[in-house]
Amino acid sequence: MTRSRGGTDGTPLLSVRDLRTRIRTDDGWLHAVDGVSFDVDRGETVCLVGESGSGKSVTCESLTGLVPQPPAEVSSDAVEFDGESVADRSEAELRSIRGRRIAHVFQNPQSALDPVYTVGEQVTEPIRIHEDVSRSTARDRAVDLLRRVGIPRAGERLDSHPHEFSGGMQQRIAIAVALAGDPDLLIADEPTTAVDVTVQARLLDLFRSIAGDGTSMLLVTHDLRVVAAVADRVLVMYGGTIVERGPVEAVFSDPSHPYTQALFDSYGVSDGASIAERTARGEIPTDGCRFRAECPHAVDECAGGAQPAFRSVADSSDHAASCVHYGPDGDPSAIRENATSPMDSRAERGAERRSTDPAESPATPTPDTEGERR
Ligand SMILES: Nc1ncnc2c1ncn2[C@@H]1O[C@H](COP(=O)(O)OP(=O)(O)OP(=O)(O)O)[C@@H](O)[C@H]1O
Ligand code: NI
Repeated sequence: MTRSRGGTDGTPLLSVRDLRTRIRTDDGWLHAVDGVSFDVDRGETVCLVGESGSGKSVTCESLTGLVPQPPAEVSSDAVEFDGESVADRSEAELRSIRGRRIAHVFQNPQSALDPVYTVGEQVTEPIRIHEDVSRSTARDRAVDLLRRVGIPRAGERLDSHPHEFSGGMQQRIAIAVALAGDPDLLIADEPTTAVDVTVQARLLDLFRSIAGDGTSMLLVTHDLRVVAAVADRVLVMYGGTIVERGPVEAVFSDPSHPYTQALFDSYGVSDGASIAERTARGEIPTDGCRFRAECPHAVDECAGGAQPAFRSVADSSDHAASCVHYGPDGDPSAIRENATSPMDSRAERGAERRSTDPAESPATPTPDTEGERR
């Protein structure tokens, strides 16, 4: 296969066009992912946000053949990774790509770690597959990596089994395993959900450092602090479709799709850290704008056909919403006046003020892990 794309010319590392995943259920086909398109550029961190059931996990799992087919059926116009199509690869080829070039981290570390093998064996294996190094070199690398993800006394603990670690430690070990093969793209699906607040803060710090190293990331999270801290761009999902996309500063300061506004509003009123509690009210339409049944601004044009075309909002060309009100005949002024930043609603609740630089802004203590980093 010819390679037309170099490493630094600004072309996307991952390019997804019209991804559709439907799942056969007792009640018929469920359109879990219904025409999703996005890019992840080299070195970029893209966060996928949206309420429970919106299709975030199925999107991630569909990219590298992790959704079981059947009951699912995955189709797309294109899924390209590093300039080559991965949409039509065999299961064996996908497994090889998954191990080496695209690594996944899931919410539940138990699913990633094998209880039978020691932590050292599990971190060392991808290193040895990836780089043809001796056992002792691979062990040294494993210790470095475990230190970097914040496992204290990593050298002494290589021969421990996963169950000897806390849940938060297991999640960090799972991230170390994912990073061990030096992937180009890390796909992390709610990696901070199953751990306590202190560990979340440490993981946040870790993800920032991974992003700083130039690893591309596609991150699913309910925690908007994580998004503010690590994202370059944000994709907002509802009902199997992306409804808004843009640079994190633009989407957070000027949420433009009525769903994004509703989602961000729900962030300020719960425990402040999660949008997981928001769920769709009632049946979600399967054509036109999926959000119209709940939308305070719905009009007749929102129904029928494909989802509304993406339109630039304000003057930023890469901040766009799939909403008829931003079209040539629309008038978004009534929508825009409702917009409040999720970071503003935190500020109102007495949390830390939002900084203009998202990398500086999270209301999260930064743990002192500097000494453990390499
Ligand atoms: N194996 C499956 N069989 C049937 N339905 C499924 C299956 N996997 C996912 N779904 C459905 O597909 C839809 C999208 O699910 P998905 O897990 O992608 O949501 P999500 O956005 O990741 O939600 P959460 O935030 O809760 O993780 C949901 O309605 C879900 O119930
Ligand atoms: Ni999910």
